[in-house]
Order: sequence, then C-alpha cells, then structure tokens
Amino acid sequence: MKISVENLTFAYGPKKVLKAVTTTFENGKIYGLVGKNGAGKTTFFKALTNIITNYSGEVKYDGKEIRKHPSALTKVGILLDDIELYKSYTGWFNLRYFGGLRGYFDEEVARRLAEELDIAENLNEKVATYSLGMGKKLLLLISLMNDAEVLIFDEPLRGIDAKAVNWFRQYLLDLKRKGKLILISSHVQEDIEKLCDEVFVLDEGAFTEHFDLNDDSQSLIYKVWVNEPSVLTELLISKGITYDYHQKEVNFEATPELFQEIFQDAVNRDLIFTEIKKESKFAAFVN
Ligand SMILES: Nc1ncnc2c1ncn2[C@@H]1O[C@H](COP(=O)(O)OP(=O)(O)OP(=O)(O)O)[C@@H](O)[C@H]1O
Repeated sequence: MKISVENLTFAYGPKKVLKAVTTTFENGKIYGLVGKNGAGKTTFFKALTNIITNYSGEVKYDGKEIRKHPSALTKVGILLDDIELYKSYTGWFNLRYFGGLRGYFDEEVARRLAEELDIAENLNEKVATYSLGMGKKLLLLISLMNDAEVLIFDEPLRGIDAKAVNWFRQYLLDLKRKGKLILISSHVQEDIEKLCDEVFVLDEGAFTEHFDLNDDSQSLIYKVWVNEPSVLTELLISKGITYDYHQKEVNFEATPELFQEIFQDAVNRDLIFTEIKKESKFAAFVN
C-alpha cells in the first residue's frame, strides 16, 4: 500500500490548519510526525482516514482517491486520542463493536493481543472502570487487531506503562518487517528514534523538514563535554564549524565521518572528553 497526499489544505472555520501538504508514504516503513501542540498532526491523520473530508487537495491509497473509494479504509488501523470508547459497556463489547465496523473480528487474535498488553483480565469489566492507561491499551488493541495494511497512531504511547511501551515498539518493528505502512506521531524523542525510518516536521500546518534516520551521511547534533572547551572551539573554528557552548558543554553539527576527524584531532591535542551525546536533528522539533 502506498499513500500519496497532494496539496492537502484544510481549515477549521477561519483557522488554516493544513497548508498544501504534499508527500508520499510507502509500505515497509515507519514514518514519524512531530511538531508542536496544535501544529496539525491529528488533523492530518483525520484527513488521511476520511474522518474529515471537507479539505482541498487529494489523499490517494494506491492511486485511488480515498473520499471516492473509502473501502480502502478497511485495511487501515487507527488510534486517535479522541476516538470515544463505549464506556458503559465492557472491553469485549468495544472490541466486537469496533472490529465489526471494519467487517472483521477475530476473537483469538484479540485475546492474544489483550494478554500481551496485560488487559485480558479486564475485558469483562465496563470501560468506565478502566484507568487511563487501560483505556489506552484497549484503543491500541482495537487499532492492531484487524491485521491492517496501514497503521496510524496519534500519540500511541502516552499514558501506558513501560512494559507495554516495549512490547508495542517490538510489535511495530515486526509489522514493519512484514511490509506494513506505519505512521506515528509522538512528542517522545526516544519513540521516534527507536521506531522511525523517516521523520516529518509539521509546523503550523506545513511540512517544513524531513529527516531520513537510516541515512548515515546526514549530519547529527553532537553534545560533548571536554576538559578544555576553548581548545575544542578553536579546532571547530579552524574547520569552519559553528557551535554553541556554555561551561564545559560544546554543541555542534557534523556528519559522523566529520565527527570522527574532529575527535581524532582533539585527542591529538590532549583533550579529554568526559561525555559525548549525539542526537538526530529532528530532536529539536519533538517537543
Ligand atoms: N474540532 C475542532 N474545531 C476547531 N479547531 C480545531 C478542532 N480540532 C483541532 N482544532 C485546531 O486545529 C489546530 C491543529 O490541531 P491538531 O489537533 O491537529 O494539532 P496536533 O498537532 O495534533 O496537536 P497536539 O500535539 O497537541 O496533539 C489547533 O489550532 C486546534 O486548536
């Protein structure tokens, strides 16, 4: 499955929320969507899944415009924060209901996922009695249970415990290996770093940056702590590299190859590194 988005523009009343977004997503990859609160991430996901349809531009699944061919959505699993569960009914009721909406419900698959997520024992209880994290796990289960080709997760890991986070990350990486197309938004750098192949930054409704996390030649942000920062900064100046520095911490941007060269030169000048951290440039946009 391939999704192509062309000139997607949408407004809530006078407020422009998506501004001519154009991009493509291919199967066998996990894409991250990051950006500030209100940047338009949830709205973008809603447009991809026909929850909103009064936009201009086009969203195509395998070349077919989704508003004219909504049946493709039976192959999509989605987790959105504001999807309402039926709180006065049990977990099982909700699973059967949402599974049925997609025309397919496999109780065995649902039970196995519920066990993995540690909520199997709660499925006979009313959702109204669930904690926040249990409700979130039920939403995760609903999005995963119909073996979708495309999975869209809006902040899927907020509010769930560490064991479920680890399980979910592994599960997503397995789904990717099986060729699924996965989109995920998150404000957590680690989630994006551990999962995503590519990251898009959404800023005020426009895709402003794109990072390929598998490309070793892309430059990274290095944060290093050294005994004599002024020696290191001189070295950086001699190589034409700009930097920030306060106290013993020096921050600069370099490719991994260039960093190796800088590190070697610094060690030759007897500099002692007490700590080295590196992060992808997308990190600046996660929060
Ligand atoms: N139903 C609505 N009616 C009017 N405005 C809305 C509605 N839903 C969202 N908005 C506005 O659209 C903009 C984008 O919201 P959206 O939820 O897509 O952002 P987001 O990037 O998902 O934010 P967050 O990181 O906080 O989840 C915001 O300014 C928001 O106030």
